[in-house]
Amino acid sequence: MYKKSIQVAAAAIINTSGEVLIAKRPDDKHQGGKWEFPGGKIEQGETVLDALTRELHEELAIQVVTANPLIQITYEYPEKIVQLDVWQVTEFSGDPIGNEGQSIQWVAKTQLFNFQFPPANRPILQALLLPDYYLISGDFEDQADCLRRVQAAIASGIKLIQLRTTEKPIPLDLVKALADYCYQTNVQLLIKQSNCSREIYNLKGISGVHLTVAELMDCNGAVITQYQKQGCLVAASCHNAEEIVKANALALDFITLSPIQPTASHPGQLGLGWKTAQQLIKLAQCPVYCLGGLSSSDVGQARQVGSQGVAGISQFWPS
Ligand SMILES: Nc1nc2c([nH]c(=O)n2[C@H]2C[C@H](O)[C@@H](COP(=O)(O)OP(=O)(O)OP(=O)(O)O)O2)c(=O)[nH]1
Ligand SMILES: [Mg+2]
Repeated sequence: MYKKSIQVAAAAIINTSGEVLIAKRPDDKHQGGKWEFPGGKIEQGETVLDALTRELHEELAIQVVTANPLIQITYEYPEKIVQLDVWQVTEFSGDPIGNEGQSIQWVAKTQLFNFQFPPANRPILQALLLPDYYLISGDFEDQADCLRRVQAAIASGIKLIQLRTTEKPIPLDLVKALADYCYQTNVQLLIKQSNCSREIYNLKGISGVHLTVAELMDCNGAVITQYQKQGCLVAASCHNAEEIVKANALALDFITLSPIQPTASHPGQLGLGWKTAQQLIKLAQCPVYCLGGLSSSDVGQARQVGSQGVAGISQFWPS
């Protein structure tokens, strides 16, 4: 059956306290009564930014000053397909009002999950909550050395970490020490070993699991739902369209895409390059971190191509 597809520009408007503005959709509209990020349909001849500027003026009586792409989501509702192009508006003039009679509210990012949004919006909330950098742990001598390096990374501003060890089973004492520290410092720690004991994922300070590509391709939805019900983030490593399609089907919370550039750890392997990366990121229905041969200075470029930011080991793992 043919389904209508509409293109929508929407804004996560952020104030100087870091709160996000949400608005309630009128009861009689599609997804009525749910909260949304203000915006609306892109009209013929408009750029996304034109549409965003017009919609925010119509709906909230504000003028956009600075806006940057956040995430693009395509979602299939029973009645239509919606392509949401979501931008982050960090500067605007005027005081927002519900210009069409709608309720509006400023909400702390961490409180967004307490509001009911249309189902298409889940990845948008993740994109708002996830940081620009994703640190993947590198080599270390022993537990104390690993903890010291993680502490140094956190001191330098890292907020999201993947613990990747080759030791099997993963040393529980090490995990506990890191989890404790991450909990105290409000840092999200993911474990790359889904076959480790389930009790690990109940520890305070463990935020989720990062699946290898083999685990991703092998995995079924029930496993993912179980993790997510436990409050865990589920991430995975992807390298091509097929893997991204699988990550979409499983509704993962975020993925890495690699290698963007050739790396010393995979000699002879070509990088995807930014252009191919951009196409693959568009396919993904969750935030994507670019990985492979990148440094923190690439975060601007990474966001330009629609990704969440940059992931890395060698550039980020303290010596
Ligand atoms: N603005 C907005 N729309 C969303 C969000 N999430 C989501 O699924 N949608 C869907 C609901 C609608 O099907 C579509 C937006 O279309 P709309 O009809 O509200 O657009 P509009 O503001 O131009 O409304 P109108 O002038 O046609 O009345 O996108 C969101 O966070 N913000
Ligand atoms: Mg609207």
